Amino acid sequence: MEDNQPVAVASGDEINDAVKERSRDQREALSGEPKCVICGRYGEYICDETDDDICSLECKQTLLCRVVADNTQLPPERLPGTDECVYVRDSDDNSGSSQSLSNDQSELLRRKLEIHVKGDVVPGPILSFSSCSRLPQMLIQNIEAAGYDMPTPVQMQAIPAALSGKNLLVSADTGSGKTASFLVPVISRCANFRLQHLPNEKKKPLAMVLTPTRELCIQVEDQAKLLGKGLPFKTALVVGGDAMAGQIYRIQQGVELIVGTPGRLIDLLMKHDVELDDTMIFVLDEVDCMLERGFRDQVMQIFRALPQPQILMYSATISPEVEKMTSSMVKDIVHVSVGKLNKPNKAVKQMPIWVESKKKKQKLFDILMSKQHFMPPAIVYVGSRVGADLLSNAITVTTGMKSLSIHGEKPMKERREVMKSFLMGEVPVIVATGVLGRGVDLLGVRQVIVFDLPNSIKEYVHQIGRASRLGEEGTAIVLVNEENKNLFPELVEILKSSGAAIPRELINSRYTSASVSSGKGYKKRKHGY
Ligand SMILES: Nc1ncnc2c1ncn2[C@@H]1O[C@H](COP(=O)(O)OP(=O)(O)OP(=O)(O)O)[C@@H](O)[C@H]1O
Repeated sequence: MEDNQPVAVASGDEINDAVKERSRDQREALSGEPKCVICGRYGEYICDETDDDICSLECKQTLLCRVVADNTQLPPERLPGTDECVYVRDSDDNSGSSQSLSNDQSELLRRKLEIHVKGDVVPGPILSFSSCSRLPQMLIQNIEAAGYDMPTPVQMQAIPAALSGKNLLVSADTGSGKTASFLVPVISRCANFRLQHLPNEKKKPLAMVLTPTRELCIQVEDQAKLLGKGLPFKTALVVGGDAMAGQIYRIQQGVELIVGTPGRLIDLLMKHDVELDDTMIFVLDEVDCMLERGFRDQVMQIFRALPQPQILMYSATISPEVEKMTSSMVKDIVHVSVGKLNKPNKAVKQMPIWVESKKKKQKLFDILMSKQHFMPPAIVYVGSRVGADLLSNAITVTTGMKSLSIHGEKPMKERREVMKSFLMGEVPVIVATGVLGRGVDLLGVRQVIVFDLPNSIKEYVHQIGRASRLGEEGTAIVLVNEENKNLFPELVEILKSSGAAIPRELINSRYTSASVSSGKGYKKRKHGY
């Protein structure tokens, strides 16, 4: 995935490490960045006394004056006391699950929801967030406020298992709620740890989440903030393209969670002294991608800098090789999988269309101009950065519709702006490379058009997964021709198992039949499906 390669960008801001004195010295906040609660500029710092984002010493002063003027009685550490905030069930087991289900009931529930578990002494699934012991009450309130009435199947099993301290390798469909299934235990363990320790102890990071792209990191950090609101739980985003000075300052002020891409994190750890000896949870989101060449060495370097943390690994696609690699990283891994491994989300209707390369653009324009077929907002996946820019321009010129591109070569500010206008509904179609292919929750998107098939079927599974979140129906139109011949056998297999209509050219291709009949892991099947 060329666009997901780690980036180490040094911007001008990083050279200037001095804390900003005045509000006017601070820059404007970019979309998605924290804002100063006083003046609205970039909230580069956190006010220790109030936990608010502030841009400079000047605004900190104003903030503290206001607090005093309001006669607000702030305790030294504005955190609720342990008994106000943490509800611990009477239970002397350490499973994290309420134990309200018997073993038989747990087994029945797992069978019904296709939850598969491999490993020793794994707590049973939970039926509600509140039945899960050890979750701080405030966290349960935040979960409810986010509209999560019930845990999804992956959350039912992964949350109690993670809370019991197990190392996990979790696989579940795209859009099935995997993010909260690691954030809930991370937030719970971090908040409970802080509440049990003296407030004046130095706050070193307690957890770390690594993801392959900046967009995914931003999203994971946003969700972590939402779920951790009101708890002793602060986050730092460590991604390329943003000033490192702000990132390191935030960490030094004391955060519980670091969310980052491996490249920038290594860069930061090499240049600055970040104490990681309290880090007790290490999460690898999109683990199969994180253990591919290009990321693996950096991930391992970071992992080795940590003091034997609990490790939680997630993806919608996990191969036997990845399983093997994870087993060599840590012992005693519990495997949790929901549904069928490595298959696309059933809620996405796949529509493959055979079209020769030189006619692909026209076919795309036809789709985008068809009232029947175009379902905005839609995302078009292409194979290269240049291709993304050219195609988005061509869409605008030919269809008259606003279209923007997003890829790894664009500056972070522009990437944030493109995402914002897309998610706000100002742009009906964006053209993206693999940088938006994994993990990103593009709420509202119900259509994906795969203009260039990616290099592997697992990336395809992730890309079309953007068309459906949490079981809502979506469509994926896939343009395919002889150039994608190396993927034919697996693609046909996937399309067949999803019940999609398969173009005759694809099924009759000698590349499909050759592999099928050579018995390379594929069953011989009838043509003309
Ligand atoms: N229990 C829940 N109830 C309602 N909505 C939920 C629940 N859990 C998660 N969601 C929402 O479901 C959507 C998909 O979740 P998420 O992005 O975590 O999926 P994912 O499994 O990580 O997908 P991907 O593999 O594509 O990264 C998000 O919008 C999230 O806010």
